[in-house]
Amino acid sequence: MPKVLISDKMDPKAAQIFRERGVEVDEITGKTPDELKAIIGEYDGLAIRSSTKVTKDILDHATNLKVVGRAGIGVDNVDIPAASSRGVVVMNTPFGNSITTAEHAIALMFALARQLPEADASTQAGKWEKNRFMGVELTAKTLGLIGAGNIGSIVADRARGLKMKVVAFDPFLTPERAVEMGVEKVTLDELLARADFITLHTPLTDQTRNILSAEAIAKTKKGVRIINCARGGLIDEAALKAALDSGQVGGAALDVFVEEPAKASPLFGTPGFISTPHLGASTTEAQVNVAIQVAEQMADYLVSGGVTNALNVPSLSAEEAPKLKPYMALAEKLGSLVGQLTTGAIGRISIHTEGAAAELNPKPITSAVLAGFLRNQTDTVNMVNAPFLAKDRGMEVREVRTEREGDYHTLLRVSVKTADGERSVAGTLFGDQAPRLVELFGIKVEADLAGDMLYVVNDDAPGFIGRLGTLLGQAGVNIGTFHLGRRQAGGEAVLLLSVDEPVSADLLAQVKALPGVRTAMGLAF
Ligand SMILES: NC(=O)c1ccc[n+]([C@@H]2O[C@H](COP(=O)([O-])OP(=O)(O)OC[C@H]3O[C@@H](n4cnc5c(N)ncnc54)[C@H](O)[C@@H]3O)[C@@H](O)[C@H]2O)c1
Ligand SMILES: O=C(O)CC[C@@H](O)C(=O)O
Repeated sequence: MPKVLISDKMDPKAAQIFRERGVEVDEITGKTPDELKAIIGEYDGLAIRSSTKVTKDILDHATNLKVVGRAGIGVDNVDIPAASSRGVVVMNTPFGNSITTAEHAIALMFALARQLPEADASTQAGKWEKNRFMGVELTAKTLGLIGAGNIGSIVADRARGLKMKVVAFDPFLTPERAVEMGVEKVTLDELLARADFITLHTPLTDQTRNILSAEAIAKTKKGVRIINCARGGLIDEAALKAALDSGQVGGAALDVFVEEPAKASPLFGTPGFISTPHLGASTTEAQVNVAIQVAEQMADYLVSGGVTNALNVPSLSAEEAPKLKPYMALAEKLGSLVGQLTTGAIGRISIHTEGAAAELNPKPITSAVLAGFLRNQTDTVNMVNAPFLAKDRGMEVREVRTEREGDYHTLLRVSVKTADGERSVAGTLFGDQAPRLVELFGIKVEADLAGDMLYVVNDDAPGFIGRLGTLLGQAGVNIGTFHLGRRQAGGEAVLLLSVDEPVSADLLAQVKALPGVRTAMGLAF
């Protein structure tokens, strides 16, 4: 039974779903990195929010880990390249807390417009400073949206409901989508010049870090109010402090900080500054949503191989998974066969699906071929890291689909381009389930690729099979299955034998010494 650790505070629905889906679950929160390292080796899955930092060091100790699930959107607390290279799937829940976070941005916009936190503190201090707290209306004001994705578009919708004009800067926003959202797509400079309120909804990337820098803030309307419910680091905090002090910025509300937890900041206590401790996603509804989603996604993956919302591997629905499973087994075997039979650098690998296979999602099939192929070179490869490893090794990966059926109702062909030219193997599924090799380097040969095998290429001549059988028998090697193919009578022939134990180097040398043998090698599947 797969075992999952929930290492951050999460709605109890997550643990309940894991148990219902046949996944054992421990909830252990608040561990230090060293404490987590000591226990992580026991788990197949790790469910987190933002507190647990899934570093390379943690992943190096996570010897059984198959999946990290983030109950939320941002995955900046997960070292995704390190997870990919260890073959760990990283998934998030991209929509579960979007409405809640958008509402938090709107709440902070109202709080800034009417100075609610200061007014509250002053009133409760018995001051009744009615004249101190003059606010501004939102109606007819311009809201500048930086980032118009899931959360940004909900904020835009709510702001339009408040009768605000919304201008958006997002290089990836299409004109059609801008029209659909009812926003005006503008450049960053135009937004800075026109907005009365600015709200940020982008991820933190090299392009967005300090997108509100001192220089950008200097281009804003005097008295602009700024909200950040996305990620710390999008605003230069020192520049913001200076702009609040000078009055260039009339108010700022931050839910997120460069350093979190933000226990001290020059911004704290600055008039017009409001802060919340990364509460954007903190509503009962959002936490239930993300807990349910993350548990369902992780359980799907651990129990049936379904992949949803993964950031480092193609999606595969739980319905698709059983259909693809036999193809992935076939793909891995064909990849492994080609990997074992080819030597030297591979410039290109092509994965060709034909007939029924061409109707399937090709990505998981490709990953399985690459995993099988590369297993010969490294034993840390799996479906997740195989495409990355192939890229690292400079392999070009091609996918070709032919919907029309050929000799077989469904066929998968793997071809590699080596210094000696293009070589390919092909396989099918018998009864839509059982993987079967049907062609090896242009020779028709039917074989089940399983266990230890002996591969022999020889001159097709009478008596050869008898001599080989005698040799194996004398060496005490039992033959399980025997598959034979030839290019033409008297030409090159191929033998694939399944044997009950690996063929020793000594026996292999004797096979190679038999008259007519061109090559021989032991294979393992
Ligand atoms: N405060 C919280 O608790 C909380 C909760 C949820 C999400 N978030 C954060 O909110 C942010 C937005 O989340 P989302 O779900 O809307 O993400 P999203 O991916 O749907 O949208 C992000 C948008 O940013 C745009 N973008 C990317 N680079 C840009 C650039 N250089 N300039 C302008 N726009 C750019 C993208 O095109 C996209 O439209 C993320 O950083 C997420 O981690 C915070
Ligand atoms: O889990 C949280 O409380 C914050 C989540 C938020 O930052 C996110 O990116 O989804």
